[in-house]
Amino acid sequence: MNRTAMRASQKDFENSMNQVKLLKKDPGNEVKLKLYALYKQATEGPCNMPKPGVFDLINKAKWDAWNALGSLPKEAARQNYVDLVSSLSPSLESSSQVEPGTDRKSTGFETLVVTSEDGITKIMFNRPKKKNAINTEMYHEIMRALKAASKDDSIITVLTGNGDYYSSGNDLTNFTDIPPGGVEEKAKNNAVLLREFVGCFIDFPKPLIAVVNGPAVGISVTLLGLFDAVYASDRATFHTPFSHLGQSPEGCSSYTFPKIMSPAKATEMLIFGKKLTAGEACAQGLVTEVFPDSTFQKEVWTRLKAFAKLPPNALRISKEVIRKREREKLHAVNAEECNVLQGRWLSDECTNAVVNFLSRKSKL
Ligand SMILES: CCCCC/C=C/CC(=O)SCCNC(=O)CCNC(=O)[C@H](O)C(C)(C)COP(=O)(O)OP(=O)(O)OC[C@H]1O[C@@H](n2cnc3c(N)ncnc32)[C@H](O)[C@@H]1OP(=O)(O)O
Repeated sequence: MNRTAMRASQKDFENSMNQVKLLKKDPGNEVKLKLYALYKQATEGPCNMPKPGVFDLINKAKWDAWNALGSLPKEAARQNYVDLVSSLSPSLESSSQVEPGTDRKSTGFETLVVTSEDGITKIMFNRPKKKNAINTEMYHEIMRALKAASKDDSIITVLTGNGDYYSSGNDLTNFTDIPPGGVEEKAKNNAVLLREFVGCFIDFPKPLIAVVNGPAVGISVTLLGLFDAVYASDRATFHTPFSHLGQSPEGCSSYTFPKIMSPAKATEMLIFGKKLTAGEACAQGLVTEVFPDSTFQKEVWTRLKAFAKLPPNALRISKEVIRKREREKLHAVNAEECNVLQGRWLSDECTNAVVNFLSRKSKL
């Protein structure tokens, strides 16, 4: 049996706990906190302990890590624990507990957990304490993971989030480290990065599925228009508050959303920042199907594993036939959106919104 099946069994979980004890290298405090939090969530469920006092540093850090997992289901926590342990112990991958060749973890990612198994490459956003906000490093790592997934022997590729959020979108601290060329250079660099990032989704050759485990904000929502299927927990919400942030749509949503959900519904989301429930997003065609949170992981992964058994060439070729007419158009839309955003990022409206969030004066 695979040590890290997509739905980890109790036995996988116990094996992973034992492996932690065998780690040759100290994984560091941050990882240890993550392991602690996932262990607690998997065994006891959401944190309902009283918050330790501010000077009780160690217990407060543990409490914060556990609490950050929100209402993540026990089953998902168990899976994430197993994934995390696997990513820490590549030397154990070849141990006798693993069927050779069935289970591969990609190491070398700071902000993601990338696993490949049963014909599925899973790219999991892994900054749960920051609600999986996408910082510069994560943009680069997602591109790297997608490029690797497009060439590996997996059949389908899945993006999902660790913790209670799918992703809170662009990390607003991305706007803070100003290079010597000043804010203009920063805006230009961000526009170049964004264009390349979105381009990877436009060009991705295999079926690309989003498993939206919780709320999604900003770019993590707009990109969904470039996926081939989107499965959502009924806990997920979909929010693109661009006007509130003094920004404008990206991820090709200015083109895909009006097509998917009608121009008026797209306007409500992209211009007026209306937040959709998973049910609403499904009714409007952005989400393929919604599942109760309690059975979400089980039902979705069962379905994905069945998809991954289909003939790979047929899947690729069908995707190509469906998408190829649009590709050139999508690249043009992407370029234009990035250009417009570059100007928006230099506006007072955007600067004020970012400063207000970073100085804790505002939240969505
Ligand atoms: C290369 C550049 C490309 C740019 C592409 C542009 C994309 C556009 C977008 O994506 S727009 C969307 C941007 N996102 C937001 O505006 C979300 C901001 N976050 C919030 O409003 C809230 O954090 C929340 C509603 C998502 C969650 O609120 P909650 O109260 O549940 O949790 P906290 O606020 O305490 O969050 C926990 C910690 O996470 C940090 N954090 C969350 N989201 C972001 C984010 N997007 N950017 C930066 N930091 C974020 C938050 O600050 C907390 O950190 P702390 O524990 O250190 O205080």
